[in-house]
Amino acid sequence: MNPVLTRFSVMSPVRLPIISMRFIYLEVNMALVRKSNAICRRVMKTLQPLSSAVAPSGPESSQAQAQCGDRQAYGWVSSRSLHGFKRPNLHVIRNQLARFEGGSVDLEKNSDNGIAILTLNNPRRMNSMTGKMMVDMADKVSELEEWHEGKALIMRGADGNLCTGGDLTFVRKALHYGEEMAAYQHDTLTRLLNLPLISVALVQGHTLGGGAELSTACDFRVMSSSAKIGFVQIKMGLSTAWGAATRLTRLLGRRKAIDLLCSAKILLPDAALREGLVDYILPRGSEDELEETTQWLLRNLCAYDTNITRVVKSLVVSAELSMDHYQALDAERKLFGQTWGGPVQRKMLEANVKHK
Ligand SMILES: C[C@@H](C(=O)O)C(=O)SCCNC(=O)CCNC(=O)[C@H](O)C(C)(C)COP(=O)(O)OP(=O)(O)OC[C@H]1O[C@@H](n2cnc3c(N)ncnc32)[C@H](O)[C@@H]1OP(=O)(O)O
Repeated sequence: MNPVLTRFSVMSPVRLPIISMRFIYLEVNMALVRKSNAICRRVMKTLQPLSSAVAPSGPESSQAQAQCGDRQAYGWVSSRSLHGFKRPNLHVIRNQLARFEGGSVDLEKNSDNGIAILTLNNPRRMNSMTGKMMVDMADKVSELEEWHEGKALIMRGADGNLCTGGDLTFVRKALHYGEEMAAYQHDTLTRLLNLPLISVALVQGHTLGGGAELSTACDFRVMSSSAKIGFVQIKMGLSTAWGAATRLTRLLGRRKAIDLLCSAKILLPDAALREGLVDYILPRGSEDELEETTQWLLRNLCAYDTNITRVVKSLVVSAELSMDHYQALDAERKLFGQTWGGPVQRKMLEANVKHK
């Protein structure tokens, strides 16, 4: 049983209306972080047989290490020595990734409208991600986890492209470090997806490979009428590095996920909308697509009370993570019980709102 829910269930009904909404969503978020860590651990466990297949132990292991002289040249901790991998040490991986300089990931939080903008900034290389950018992104997600006034997040790339995946200069130097990079990105992107903020990826220009993967770590995708999106990894001899197979299957179901991942097709906006991969196409000729996306968010998803919006988002995450219909309904009922009769509902009842 979720400790948050146990705690709520023993409270006297008389005290419930005076519990602050902030307390509720903080508690829910903490429980979700614990849960997402548990999920990451499960993912790592699944990876293990694959790791041991490529990581010989015993006499072969020293031979394998010797073949990897270039690892030492880059000062890497040997990938294979991390292959115990039950609990990847994200701190060690972080230090290794940070050595691959280039670009940045920047965050602006607007407390007036409650919307934060996360910008991938490596425009000379179409915002493809270096190791340093991965570390930056993890830090910005941590900052957002502490931003209690926020309602929503837009992820975008600088200068008209969202992202074209891994920065190939970085990729070429990090070929021995795939599982570690994936573990790091899985942690960051799971935390991003589970933020109590409604998240939107602004799909512009080329959104390819890992860039398309990043877009699936948001709740919604808004697409520029001139953009292209495609999971081209299979063409590069890769499966998805940053968790998109898992997220895409949840998002679109098995058939469409297999189709997009195995065909490597690059979709134009109409096709992406038809497939259900994107949610809205920006009007052709928009002068400021970021502003259009902000307005779309404010109009459609951010019109109501910040705390309740955050609680609702957390509930949806909890429902998805628990994957147990009854447990999800239990959480929904108990948290609903806290909003019912609370200050916001009372205010709205007094205002006698008509939903015309
Ligand atoms: C992590 C992994 C995964 O998810 O599993 C992946 O992401 S695998 C997927 C990795 N991504 C890719 O393979 C994308 C490779 N790039 C491309 O296909 C192409 O660049 C397009 C994105 C279609 C754009 O072609 P277009 O002809 O319009 O422009 P361009 O090729 O001149 O690109 C402009 C500049 O951006 C650079 N550039 C673009 N994408 C890059 C990338 N991922 N890494 C490093 N540099 C990149 C180009 O080299 C070029 O730099 P210069 O002007 O200096 O030459």
